[in-house]
Amino acid sequence: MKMGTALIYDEEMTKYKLLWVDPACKIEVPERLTVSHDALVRNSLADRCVAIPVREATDAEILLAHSEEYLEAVKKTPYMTLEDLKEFTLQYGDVYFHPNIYHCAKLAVGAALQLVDSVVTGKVRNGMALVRPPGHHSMRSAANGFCVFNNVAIAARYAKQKYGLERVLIVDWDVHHGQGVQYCFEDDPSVLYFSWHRYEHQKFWPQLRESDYDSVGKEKGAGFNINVPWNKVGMENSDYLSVFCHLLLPVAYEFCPDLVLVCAGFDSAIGDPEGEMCATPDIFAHLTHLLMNLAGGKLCAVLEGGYNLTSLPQAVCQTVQTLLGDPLPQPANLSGPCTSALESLHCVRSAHRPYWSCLKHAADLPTSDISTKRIKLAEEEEEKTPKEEEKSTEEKVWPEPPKRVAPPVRSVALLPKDVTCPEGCKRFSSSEALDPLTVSKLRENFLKDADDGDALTTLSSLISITEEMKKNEICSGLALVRDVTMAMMCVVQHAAAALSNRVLVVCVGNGKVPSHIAEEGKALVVQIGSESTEEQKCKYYIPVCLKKGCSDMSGFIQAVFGLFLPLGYEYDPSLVLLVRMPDSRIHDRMWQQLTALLQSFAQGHTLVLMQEDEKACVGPTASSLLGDPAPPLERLQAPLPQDMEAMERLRHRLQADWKLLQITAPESG
Ligand SMILES: CC(O)(O)NCCCCNCCCN
Ligand SMILES: [Zn+2]
Repeated sequence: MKMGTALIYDEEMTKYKLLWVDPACKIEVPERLTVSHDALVRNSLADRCVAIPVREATDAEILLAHSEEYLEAVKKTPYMTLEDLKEFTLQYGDVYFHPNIYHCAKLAVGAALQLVDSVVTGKVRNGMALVRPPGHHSMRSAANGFCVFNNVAIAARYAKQKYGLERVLIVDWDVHHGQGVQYCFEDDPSVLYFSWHRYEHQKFWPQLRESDYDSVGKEKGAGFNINVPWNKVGMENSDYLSVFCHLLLPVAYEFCPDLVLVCAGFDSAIGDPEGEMCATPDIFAHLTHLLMNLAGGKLCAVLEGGYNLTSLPQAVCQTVQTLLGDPLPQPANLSGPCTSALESLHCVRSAHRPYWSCLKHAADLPTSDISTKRIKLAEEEEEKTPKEEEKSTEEKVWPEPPKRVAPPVRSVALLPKDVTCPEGCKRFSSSEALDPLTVSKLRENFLKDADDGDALTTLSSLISITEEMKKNEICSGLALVRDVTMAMMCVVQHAAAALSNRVLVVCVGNGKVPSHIAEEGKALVVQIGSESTEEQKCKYYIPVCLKKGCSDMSGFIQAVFGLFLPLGYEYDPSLVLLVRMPDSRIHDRMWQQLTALLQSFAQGHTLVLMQEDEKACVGPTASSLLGDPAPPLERLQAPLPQDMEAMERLRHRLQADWKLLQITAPESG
C-alpha cells in the first residue's frame, strides 16, 4: 500500500542568526528555512506530506559523532555574553554561535533522527527534514562551515546502532565537501560516503587536500569514500547526471544499501553565491528519483546548504514532489558534460577501479603527472570555448521549474478478461471507437488476417492509450498482447506519425526488432539480449549483448546506467515503450528496477508491452508503474569482462553521437 512522505520542520530552528559582522557567515540566514517551508505550503506539497514533529537529540546521540569536550563546550554557549560568543567562535572556521544555536542544533539532529525512525520503521516511505544549522562540515570536536553537530553522520550511526542496518549510503549533493562526514566514516566499509564539491584544484573553501578524488577511504574503508571535485564553476545538469549514471549509481547498486541518507544541500543549484554552478532546480527531481529505488525506497533527505532564496525553495519543492511520487519534469537542456567534469569523472573512476567491480574496466589513469597536465591541457582547451561567458557578477536567471501535474489516472491495464486488474490500476476498455481511417490503416499494415477482431481491438486500444498519454489524461500503462513485436510496431508507427512523439523503445530479450522503425530517428531502439545481432546498427538502433542474457543482473544494471539512462536523457522522448520479449529470462526485481528507472523520461509516460502468457508479471509491473519503489536487488557480483568490454566498445563508438555516454575527456591535443 502507498506509504507517505515525511516532512520534518519546526520554526524554532529559524530562531538564531548572526549577531555581528562576518562576511563569511552572512549568507546563512533564518529565511533559508522560512522560504523553503513557505514554498512547500504554497505549492500544496506540505499538506500532502506526513508532518513528523522534531525533538531534541540526547547527549548520547550527539556523542555518536562528537567528543564530550566539544559537547560540554557547546552546552555553555546559551549563557554566554555577546563578547564570549564571539570569542568562542574564533576557535572555529566559517561558523558563528548564538545563544539559541545549541537548542537549534539539537533540534536539527533530532529532526534527522525522527526522519530515520519514520522511514526505517515503515511509518512512511521516505522524507525530508528542513533543518538549520546544517551538519556535514562539523567534526568530532569542532564546529565548521555553519555546522555545529553533524546531523547526517549521527543519523547514519544511529540507524546502524538502533536498527542493526548493515550498509548505509550517504549522498552529499551539497556544493561543499562534507569533510566532517568523510572523517567520520573513512575507515568504515558499512557507510559509503559520496560527495561532489566545488574544488578548483584546492583553491576553493575549505581547501583541503583530502577533498580530492584520490581520498578513497582508509584501511577497511578503502573504496567507501568517493570524492568528485568540480575544478571549474558553471557545472550544468549534464555534468550532474553523468556523474550519477557513470559513477554513483553503478557503485550504489553494487553496494546495495539498507538506507539512503542525502546531505541535501542546494548550493549546487544555479544562482547560489557559494557554488556558482548552473544546474537548474528541476535536476534535483531527477537526482532524487534516481536514488529512490535503492534500499527499497528508504530515503531520508536532510537539508544542508543553499543560499539563493529563489533556487533553494524551488529545488526543495522539486525534491519533495519527487519523494511524493509525482511525474518528473522534462530534463532541461542536456548538452553533454564539460571537459573538466569528464576529467574529474575519469579520475574518480580510475581511483576507485580497485574497489568496485562495476569500474574494473575503467581505463587506467596514467600514474605519472600526465594526469594533472592532461587536466590543465583540457582546461586550457576549454578556456578557448568558455561554457558561456562567465556572468559571475550579474544575477543568474533561469526559468521557473515546469508544473508537474499528476494525470487523473496514474496507470491503466489492457488485459484479457480473465486476468484481474491490479489494485490501483484502471482496466482499459477502448470505449470510443477509433476513426475508420486509423482502423483501415491498422488492418492493412499490421493484421495478418484482416478479420482478426481481437488483434484489431488490442491495437486500437494501444493507440488510444498513447493518445490519452499525449493529453496527459493517463500517466502510464501496461498491456498483455498476443504479439509484442506487432504491438510495438503499431505503437511506434502511430506515435511517430500521428503524435509526432519521439519514442524510446527498450526491448528486453532476444527477438527480431525491425530496425527500420529506428531509421529516421523518430524512435530510438535499444535492445538487450543474449544474441549479438550483427544487425546493421544505425545511430538509433542500439543492441546490447550479455553473454548470459538478461538473467545477468550485474551486466544488466551496467547497461541500464552506462547506456540506457544516458541515452534516454539525451534523446528526451515523449513516450517510453518497454517491451518484454518472449522468454527474456529477466528477473522480476530487475524488471521492476528498469520499469521504475525508465519513468525518469517522458514525464512518466511509460507503456509496457508483455506477452499475454506473462500474467505473473502484471502485478510487479503495475506496482512499479504506480510509483512503488522497486524491491532491492541482492549484492551484485562482478559483471562479465567480455560484456563490459563490449559495452565499452559500444559506448566508445556511440559517444560521438551521444554526448552523455562520454566518461573521459576527448583526447586533448
Ligand atoms: C552547509 C554548507 O556546506 O553549505 N556550508 C558552507 C560553508 C561555506 C563557508 N565559506 C563561506 C565563504 C563565503 N563565501
Ligand atoms: Zn554547502
